[in-house]
Amino acid sequence: MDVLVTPTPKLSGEIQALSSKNYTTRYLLVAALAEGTSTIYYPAHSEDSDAMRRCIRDLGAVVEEDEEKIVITGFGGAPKDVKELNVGNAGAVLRFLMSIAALSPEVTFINVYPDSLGKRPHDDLIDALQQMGVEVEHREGKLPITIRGGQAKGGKIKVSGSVSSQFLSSLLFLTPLLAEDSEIEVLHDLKSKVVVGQTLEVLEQAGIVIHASEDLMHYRIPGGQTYKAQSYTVQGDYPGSAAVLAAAAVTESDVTIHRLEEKSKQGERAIVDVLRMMEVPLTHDNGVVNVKGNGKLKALEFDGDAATDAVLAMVAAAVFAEGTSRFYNVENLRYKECDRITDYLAELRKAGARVEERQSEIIVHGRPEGVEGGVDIDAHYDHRVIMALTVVGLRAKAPIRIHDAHHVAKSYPIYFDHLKALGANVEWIEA
Ligand SMILES: O=C(O)C1=C[C@@H](OP(=O)(O)O)[C@@H](O)[C@H](O)C1
Ligand SMILES: C=C(OP(=O)(O)O)C(=O)O
Repeated sequence: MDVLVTPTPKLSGEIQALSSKNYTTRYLLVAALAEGTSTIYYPAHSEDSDAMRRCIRDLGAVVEEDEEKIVITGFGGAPKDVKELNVGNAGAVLRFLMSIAALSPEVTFINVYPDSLGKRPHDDLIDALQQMGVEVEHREGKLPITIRGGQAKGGKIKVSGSVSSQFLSSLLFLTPLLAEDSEIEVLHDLKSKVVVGQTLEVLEQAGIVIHASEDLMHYRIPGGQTYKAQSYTVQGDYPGSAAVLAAAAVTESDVTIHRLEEKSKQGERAIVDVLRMMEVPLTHDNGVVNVKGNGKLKALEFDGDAATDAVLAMVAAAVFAEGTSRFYNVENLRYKECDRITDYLAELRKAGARVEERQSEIIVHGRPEGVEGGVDIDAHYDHRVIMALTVVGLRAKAPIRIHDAHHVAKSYPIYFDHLKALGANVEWIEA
């Protein structure tokens, strides 16, 4: 399905933020690794969270759900013996479960998105698992991947953090279950470091003890631990909400989003500070963000690594800012659902944006007068490209058509419903 985005000068109304994808995948996993029954209130409903739900069920967790919650009886440290797992297009789900698969004799992760997840590298995690005595069969670090575990051992483990934080998070979920104590040393730079804070927070809630150095580069993990069954409540999602806030920032607007905690560990809450620095009128109190956009924005420079999943939305806002913006330290955007630098900028350019790329930077020469639009956009299988290009389309001079916009469901299936509720002119059309 495609979406036609027709220029919309004004947005107004209130929405509830959807539930956090990153917390939902983590809570589902720690509930599955516990031996008793856990309850997760307000879980996210999206393709990625569905992928985790499906896989933990395949691995032996009992999952029951109603409108408001999911109740999970876990399999503890002993997953059911399965041959294959299908993680859809979800990078975090694949990487977290690659370690958990080391508790099973043999599991193959199949390749159902060859042009998206199928192109992403997992070598650094494969290397760490091999250090632990796990046999891994792979195609140059990519899917399909077969893990032969059963004899995974703790001890000293080194993992590179220069491509993704998900490899480290993955090892942090597995090592407490091993008989031996473990020590993890992160090599090189740790990208998306703030997301590791979410992993540590969830592990602590699940009763797991991890001794982390202040810089998050060294860990001591006692072995022989068990995950406790608990009740969890999922907070609102900043990465998805960042796109809606960017849409409000580039239009004349009065838009309110509820359920966005000021003190959240989600780095993407920086969208609020970034829009403030761009001089967008907004308030953020008691978990409620209100943007009263006047269409005027100022350029800024920003270290995007702290807010990796909100950078595309920030760039979309910068397309209409006065001056030149620079988003630096964002090289790992190249290893996501698509190359979020080269592929994303190619689509922005089609719509009329003036953008330049460096290996680890996005430079945006703002066009406050608006962009031409009137073009067809390729989604590159990427929900965040779809959301960000929609923001640009709302302030273009002619409609844009986003092809395969249904991939927005990876994280935010009701994105277009939410935008419509705020008055945006967005329509699904048959491809
Ligand atoms: O751990 C997680 O849940 C995630 C980590 C981040 O990936 P990287 O560490 O690869 O940047 C982020 O982009 C992704 O959406 C979710
Ligand atoms: C990169 C993302 O997810 P993942 O790495 O889990 O596929 C994302 O949600 O933007």
